[in-house]
Amino acid sequence: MPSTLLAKPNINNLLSSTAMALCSAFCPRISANFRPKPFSSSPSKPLLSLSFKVFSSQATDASSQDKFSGRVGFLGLGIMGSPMAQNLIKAGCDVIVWNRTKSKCDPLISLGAKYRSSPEEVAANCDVTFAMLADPESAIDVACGKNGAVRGMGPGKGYVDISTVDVATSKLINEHIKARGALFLEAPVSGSKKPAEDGQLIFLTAGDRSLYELVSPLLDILGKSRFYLGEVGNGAAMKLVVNMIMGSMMASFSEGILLSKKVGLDPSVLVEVVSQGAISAPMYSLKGPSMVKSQYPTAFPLKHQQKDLRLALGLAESVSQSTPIAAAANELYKVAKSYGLSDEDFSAVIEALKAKSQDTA
Ligand SMILES: NC(=O)C1=CN([C@@H]2O[C@H](COP(=O)(O)OP(=O)(O)OC[C@H]3O[C@@H](n4cnc5c(N)ncnc54)[C@H](OP(=O)(O)O)[C@@H]3O)[C@@H](O)[C@H]2O)C=CC1
Ligand SMILES: O=CCCC(=O)O
Repeated sequence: MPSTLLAKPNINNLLSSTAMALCSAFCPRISANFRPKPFSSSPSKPLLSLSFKVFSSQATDASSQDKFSGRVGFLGLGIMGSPMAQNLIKAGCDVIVWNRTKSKCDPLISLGAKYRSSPEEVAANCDVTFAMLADPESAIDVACGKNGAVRGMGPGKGYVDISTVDVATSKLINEHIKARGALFLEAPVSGSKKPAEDGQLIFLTAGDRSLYELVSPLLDILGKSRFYLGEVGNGAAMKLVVNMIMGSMMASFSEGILLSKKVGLDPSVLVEVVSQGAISAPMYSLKGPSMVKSQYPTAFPLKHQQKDLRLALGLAESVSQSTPIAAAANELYKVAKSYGLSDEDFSAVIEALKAKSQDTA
């Protein structure tokens, strides 16, 4: 059943009557209690820029108004997991954390989180446990391995996997969680380090609807919107399709920057031109200026983008869908990894093209 979009109030923001009137005019499905974020204008920016929390909802979904009162576990405190766990703590949740590298737990413990020494112990002591892990292998290991979260699960508990994994991995973890009588939700996110810090992620959820409704207040602390996509696997598939597009876009943008420079144009001007036209994308405006300066501060590690392209190509293969652009992009990210750029931001893929140009010069 297709989702309907309903906006829910963002209580941190003041209602602007002007914005409200505009929204009523242009977004008739926005509910009456919608509160847009304050907007600002500057000569170089559009006059009206609205940002608000939008939730994919069905008739039964009223739970985001409720508070989640249980104890929350958080496994995996990398670039994304740390700010997400931090936002839950700051919102007043009772949080227990675990990370393979224990030192990453320390800042969260200082903020009030408790620590347990294994995923099993976290799950055993929490009502709901979130996991934000690097890849399918780590997601499976942390959930199903020795001292894994599954061993601490049982009836009345829920496991929410936010990691970007493939459909088979998500289904496997779901089966193990279900075998313990617990509930499972996959909930990969769109949005990177800054949206994670700002509680502006987009959740792509699928699995147990009752767990989705139970954790909606938590998802609303962490994100600006959430989609419930039905059966387990649909969230993973949606995430991989989105990241497949993103990886190809970044590779193409990189080619454009280098070509503009080679023909004597100023690549910074190219970035500005792109930002004003139909192919404008926040990603280009955000990353373009640093890419022109050959700087790649890591928000989304290149190794994870290549992982997502690899998994997306597997998804395409499973349904015999042709994806030649993504396949070419994947090769470029593999070259970038071979140059030692795995932990740089994925925009460093441009360096692989620079090297290729030198090879052929
Ligand atoms: N960064 C981004 O912009 C986004 C990332 N994602 C996805 O979210 C997930 C996490 O990304 P991100 O936070 O950037 O990644 P990081 O590489 O920063 O963090 C990865 C996390 O996984 C843990 N981990 C890795 N391998 C293992 C293992 N074998 N056993 C146990 N734990 C392990 C790491 O632990 P340790 O600290 O010990 O290394 C760390 O907590 C990935 O699936 C990524 O694709 C999704 C949206 C945006
Ligand atoms: O998986 C990473 C996604 C990054 C983003 O959506 O900006």
